[in-house]
Amino acid sequence: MTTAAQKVVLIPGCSSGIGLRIAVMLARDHMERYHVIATMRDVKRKNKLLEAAGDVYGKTLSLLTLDVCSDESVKHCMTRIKDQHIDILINNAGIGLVGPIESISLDDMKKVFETNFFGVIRMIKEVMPDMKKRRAGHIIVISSAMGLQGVVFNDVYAASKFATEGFCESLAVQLLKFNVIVSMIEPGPVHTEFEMKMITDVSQTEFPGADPDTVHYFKNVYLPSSVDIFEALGQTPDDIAKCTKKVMEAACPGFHNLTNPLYTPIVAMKFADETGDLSVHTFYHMLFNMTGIMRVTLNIIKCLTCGCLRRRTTISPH
Ligand SMILES: NC(=O)C1=CN([C@@H]2O[C@H](COP(=O)(O)OP(=O)(O)OC[C@H]3O[C@@H](n4cnc5c(N)ncnc54)[C@H](OP(=O)(O)O)[C@@H]3O)[C@@H](O)[C@H]2O)C=CC1
Ligand SMILES: CC1=C(/C=C/C(C)=C/C=C/C(C)=C/C=O)C(C)(C)CCC1
Repeated sequence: MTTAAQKVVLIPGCSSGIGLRIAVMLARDHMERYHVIATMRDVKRKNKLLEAAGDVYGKTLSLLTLDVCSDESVKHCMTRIKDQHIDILINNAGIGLVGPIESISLDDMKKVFETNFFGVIRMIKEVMPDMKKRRAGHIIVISSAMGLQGVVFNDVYAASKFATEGFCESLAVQLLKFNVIVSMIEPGPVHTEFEMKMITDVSQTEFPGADPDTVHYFKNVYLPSSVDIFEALGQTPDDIAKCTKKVMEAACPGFHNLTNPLYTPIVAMKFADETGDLSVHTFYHMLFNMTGIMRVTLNIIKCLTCGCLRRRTTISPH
């Protein structure tokens, strides 16, 4: 049951990770301000969500099937929602793709765009007309820091997030006229199944078509650095859920919302030098010339955030 005062929030991709944690955090809001329609493409995967939601399932949380890659699935889901009324859409469903492009088929690349880019557009097209009519609504996209700054060997994933950023940046202007707000959430690395899927996928392929040097740089240089970066800077899905809730509840929600202050300098380089050379060359040096130093630096950052360095350097009284 939804009360008139409650905001209806629709979230695709709630079987795991960030979507699951956002759904649970909003549905468990102390003031019961939200009715969350958590969706997933395969409801057989609902157990983790329902376990985390506990007694709010059936009250402030409902579950529906939705595949962002299917017109039919999205339309069918909307018919199950009262008056097709959505106050807040949180576009979360997404998939990753890493590796040398020589080894990735165009079909696999298109699948990433189908989900991360056209999936977002399909959802927006579905809810936007009603929001415009009502002169109210908030469209949130779980984008990525990679939607602002590309990362080596993540070419296609970054491109899909850049495309989404460009689409939303353009649309945000028109929608503002209708009092509909658009906000991008831009996390760096987050510990979810996304990370595990990436590691499993790359361990199962032989990288056909890529030359030995490229395979070496990917497997022995990029992958270990990426694991280090996840370990040192990785946020939890709850961190992203908190940030998203804060954006939803802000009086004037911003358009860009980077979630990780430790990752922000990596994106900021791009704005510090409009030629783009600073980021390209810095990343090149970080990856190919400074792997050792980067590991030390990341460990220091990790120790600073966990507090052990601070504890080690505290002078205890006598
Ligand atoms: N983890 C990270 O480091 C970061 C992730 N992000 C973004 O966050 C979002 C969530 O990812 P995250 O929680 O990390 O990863 P997960 O893999 O844990 O979650 C992704 C969710 O998207 C769902 N999904 C995939 N394809 C579709 C589809 N066609 N229709 C509906 N749902 C679908 C998955 O469902 P199923 O179980 O059926 O596969 C799953 O529920 C993504 O958009 C991702 O790009 C952004 C920055 C960093
Ligand atoms: C290796 C490497 C990097 C890797 C960054 C990674 C691995 C970021 C992952 C972000 C994710 C997973 C976003 C999801 O949307 C840097 C820091 C650019 C510096 C150059 C070397």
